Amino acid sequence: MALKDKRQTEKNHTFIQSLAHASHGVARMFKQEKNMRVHGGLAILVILLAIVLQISIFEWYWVLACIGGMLVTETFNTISENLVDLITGKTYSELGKHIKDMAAGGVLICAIFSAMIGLCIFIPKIWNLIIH
Ligand SMILES: Nc1ncnc2c1ncn2[C@@H]1O[C@H](COP(=O)(O)OP(=O)(O)OP(=O)(O)O)[C@@H](O)[C@H]1O
Repeated sequence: MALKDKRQTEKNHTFIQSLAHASHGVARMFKQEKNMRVHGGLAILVILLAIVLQISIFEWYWVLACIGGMLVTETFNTISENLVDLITGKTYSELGKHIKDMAAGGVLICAIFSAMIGLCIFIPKIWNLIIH
């Protein structure tokens, strides 16, 4: 069965088993990573704001793409951190530092572009609400 054998090292046998392990990975990330919980919380706030401001279907595409981009880049950041810790055993490594810093940089780049897209979508609508 999916997660019963916690010491499984062979390939998953069924799609359900793959899905169960993937879901476990997502749950683990939210439990382990504070930043992932922050991104999740911000995603919920943005979705609520989008509903309240009744953004267009085209704008929803961009908002959902940004949310997905943020969660995926944070996922790869977490994977990089875990891999570096696994390999270095938490001893200092110049290459380990570069890998962790670059992975975090990827999240930062995605966050900057997501924020710019968010501002382009939401600021005009909020401005309209203020002046009308
Ligand atoms: N083994 C290591 N060797 C060298 N530098 C390291 C090592 N582990 C961590 N660092 C440095 O410490 C920083 C913080 O590492 P840590 O694994 O705690 O990430 P974090 O605080 O979870 O990062 P983020 O805020 O991106 O989630 C890294 O960005 C890196 O500069």
